[in-house]
Amino acid sequence: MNQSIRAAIIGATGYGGAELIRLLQAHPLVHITSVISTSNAGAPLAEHFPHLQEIVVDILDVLDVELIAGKADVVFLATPAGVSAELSPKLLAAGLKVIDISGDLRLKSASDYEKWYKKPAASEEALARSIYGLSEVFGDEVKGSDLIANPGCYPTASLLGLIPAVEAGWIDPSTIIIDAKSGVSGSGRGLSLGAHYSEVNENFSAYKINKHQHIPEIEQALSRIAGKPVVTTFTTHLVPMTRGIMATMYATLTGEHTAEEFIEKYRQYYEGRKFVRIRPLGKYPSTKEVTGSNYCDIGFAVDERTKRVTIVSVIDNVVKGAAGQAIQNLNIMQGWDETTGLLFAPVYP
Ligand SMILES: NC(=O)C1=CN([C@@H]2O[C@H](COP(=O)(O)OP(=O)(O)OC[C@H]3O[C@@H](n4cnc5c(N)ncnc54)[C@H](OP(=O)(O)O)[C@@H]3O)[C@@H](O)[C@H]2O)C=CC1
Ligand SMILES: CC(=O)N[C@@H](CCC(=O)OP(=O)(O)O)C(=O)O
Repeated sequence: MNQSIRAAIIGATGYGGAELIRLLQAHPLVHITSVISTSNAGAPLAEHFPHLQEIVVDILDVLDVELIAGKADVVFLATPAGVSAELSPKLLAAGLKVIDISGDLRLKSASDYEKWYKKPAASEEALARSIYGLSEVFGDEVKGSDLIANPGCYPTASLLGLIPAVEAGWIDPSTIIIDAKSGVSGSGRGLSLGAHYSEVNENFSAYKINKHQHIPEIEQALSRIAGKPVVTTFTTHLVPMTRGIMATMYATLTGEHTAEEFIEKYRQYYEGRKFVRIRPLGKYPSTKEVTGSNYCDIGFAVDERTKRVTIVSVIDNVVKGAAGQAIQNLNIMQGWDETTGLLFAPVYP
């Protein structure tokens, strides 16, 4: 059924919100009816984002659940941690479908959320109801759901690169190390010392070592696939670029698998899923090769000396890591082709 629907975006003055607007305005089955701001309601969106001038409904709406329910069928939340935990139950009660790109509804354990996010968790009911929307892996659960916890940017790149090998039992999950790097847009539009030009430019730094909020999210999904608890070493780095994530991952092989076999296994696993592209032998993706797109590109190397596989996975953090995957999940929820409105090539150079 290809009936079009109306969408509202909360957090429209942030990077995730702006990217949702950019992508949804070109979606053939979605009509943006409300762009919402808590701090600038009544002002033109173009005051914040001149690049969106004359592209969508321009005046920012107040955040009012009844108002949204009167205008929209689905709501995207591109808001900081803590907002969706409070707001999602109210939006659902008003009959709206909810797609949350924050981390509020991803962890099934409320105590894990409180430990890693240092905020009160969403209700047990909301946590139980939300579906973890890693589209290519849990798409069957997304279908027909009305509450999606869109995966984090780092977990999307990492999990798409690891899950087929873990599911096949080809790597020992207890040996996984994820070395991840992100562009600065991953930290949002708000000003902070760490995102300051002179702090980031010509610099490369590690942050939140062993404390990153995406660690329990990655472990939750890997444990589910492995059928036993999995813990990982996960280190994030800030790179002087605007968009992009690269996760370089290492794990010990359980048997004698070659890089060619990994390539074949992953091609089979992602068969028919257009947004995961597996590179040929000896070729490794770079972030620019997915910039502005919903693709996740993955390459493999096997070291016969160390008996370890290296998996390189790249995404655009704002697209496949946020707005793009959120729209892919909307497509799946609605029973539309998952690529609807998203099948455009990366921007290069
Ligand atoms: N940037 C990225 O690459 C990714 C981000 N995410 C997650 O998506 C969410 C949004 O990220 P991003 O767009 O980068 O962040 P930004 O800081 O760029 O934007 C967040 C927006 O949320 C709005 N907001 C702030 N407080 C509230 C509130 N109490 N109620 C409603 N809205 C509020 C603000 O708009 P206003 O003041 O106008 O209301 C602001 O523009 C975050 O949870 C982030 O962790 C997930 C994956 C990737
Ligand atoms: C570069 C950078 O700072 N990135 C952010 C990604 C934040 C994010 O996406 O947070 P949630 O998924 O938890 O909502 C970080 O590392 O915290």
